[in-house]
Amino acid sequence: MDEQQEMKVKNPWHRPHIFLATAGIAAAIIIMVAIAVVQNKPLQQKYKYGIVLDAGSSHTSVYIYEWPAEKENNTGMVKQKQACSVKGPGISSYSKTPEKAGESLKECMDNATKTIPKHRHPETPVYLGATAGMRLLKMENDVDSKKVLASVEKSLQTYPFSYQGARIITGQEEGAFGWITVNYLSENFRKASRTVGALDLGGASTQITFVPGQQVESSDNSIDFRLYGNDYHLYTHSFLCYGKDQVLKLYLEQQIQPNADMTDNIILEDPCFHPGYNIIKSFQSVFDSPCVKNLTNSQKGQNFTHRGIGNWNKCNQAIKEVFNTSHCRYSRCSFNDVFQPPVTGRFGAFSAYFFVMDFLNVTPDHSLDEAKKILEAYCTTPWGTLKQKHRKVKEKYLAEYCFSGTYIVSLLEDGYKFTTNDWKNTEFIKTIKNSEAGWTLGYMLNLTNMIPAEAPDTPLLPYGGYVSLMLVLSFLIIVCIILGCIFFRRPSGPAHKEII
Ligand SMILES: O=P(O)(O)OP(=O)(O)OP(=O)(O)OC[C@H]1O[C@@H](n2cnc3c(O)ncnc32)[C@H](O)[C@@H]1O
Ligand SMILES: [Ca+2]
Repeated sequence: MDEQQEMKVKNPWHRPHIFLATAGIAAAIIIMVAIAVVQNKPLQQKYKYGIVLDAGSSHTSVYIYEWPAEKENNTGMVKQKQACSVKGPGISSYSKTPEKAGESLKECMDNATKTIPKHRHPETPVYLGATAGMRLLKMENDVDSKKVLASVEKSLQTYPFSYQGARIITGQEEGAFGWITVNYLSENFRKASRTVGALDLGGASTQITFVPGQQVESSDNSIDFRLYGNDYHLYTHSFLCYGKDQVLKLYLEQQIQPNADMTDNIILEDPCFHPGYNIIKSFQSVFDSPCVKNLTNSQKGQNFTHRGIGNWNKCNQAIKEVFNTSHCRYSRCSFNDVFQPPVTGRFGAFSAYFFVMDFLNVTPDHSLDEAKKILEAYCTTPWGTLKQKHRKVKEKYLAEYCFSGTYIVSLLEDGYKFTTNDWKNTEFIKTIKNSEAGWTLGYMLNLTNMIPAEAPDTPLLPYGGYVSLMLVLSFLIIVCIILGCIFFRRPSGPAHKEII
């Protein structure tokens, strides 16, 4: 036998049946993998939508959420698609012209109509939740608050969505749903990891919510959830009048009281406002709220001069007085006779916590003492210098950052009893994975039952892992076949000779 013939015998690929068998097996495996890929491939994503209106005391925002239609119950799937800020003040400011409350929503709702695909409109739920501004209006004038709610309801019902109601949510709901939002977006439920507490500072109220290390002594502050197979016992409290706008009124009232009955020009020398700040304000404009005592008749038409002196230490001392710590009927309290267990774990602080600390450039790297130093420097800066430096910032915000920043530090330290270590565990946040931190997402997830009480069965392998495993196995099988053919078709010396 010549050399070429011998090569043919030794090389298994020159045996057609081996070649065909191998090619057949390889083709079968490729087809299997292809079928697996096609069968398991997520269908082209179809989205569903939900709309929540956050009717806050200072403004209204319209949030559009979206999630893949096939995966409603997979936690972590709902994302914010769009946020629209309604022009003008919060709906409670329309108490004397309620029809304008509904009208104010038009621009953002028209936007939502354009953003959400038409065929999804009828199944898209719309919820409106009003917070502390409307709570205060209800306390002041129940009829007016009903008129405002009727007005926004009428406006929302004109849209092609599935209207689900407009209501004033409770402080507990506001706190608990803020906590759900933050932990849902951080995927803490799905991963069963430690949860983070939620701190929300609005214009009229402020909320604190966390999983406490001890029993909650007052039923008002306790709320339970079963989410994704785990039980959560939360502590939550909402302090009405302790949002940053209303607490400023409380503070100014305390500052002004010694002079309150004077009929001549009253000058308020304020350590929380900048040197050079000198503005005439009416009593009516500052004290028009159920959070402060009724104005006397003589005060109603009167003005006072609000004069800044920029003294951070005095400001800090004066702010502490808005927290009443003289009485506590429980084993421990935050302030105003409200039970609070010791804070524990990490916290996400959003809304005005973020706006204020972001402006002041206070980052998570700053210690509590460093944050106080930053505030001290800001508070003592002359008003004229600040206005020059921050021409684009709204003057009202600019003037109030010293007060608001000092209040935030005091609320955490003197109010909630945060230690320097708890401060280190606190992050000022606006968004998590591009969705805003706030109560709205948690509210919608709860009302649409989108976080199941029990964890759904999960596939042993995720899709990507399954495909990779199939490919590796196919490759190994092919290699084994080829090696097998080569090995079994190459007999050793003498036997080989015999065959020839
Ligand atoms: O929760 P409630 O109490 O109903 O109030 P809200 O929902 O209207 O309150 P926000 O969180 O929207 O805002 C909190 C406060 O921060 C103010 N604010 C908004 N943007 C700000 C910014 O950029 N700098 C400083 N303050 C800001 C706003 O006027 C409020 O007084
Ligand atoms: Ca709010």
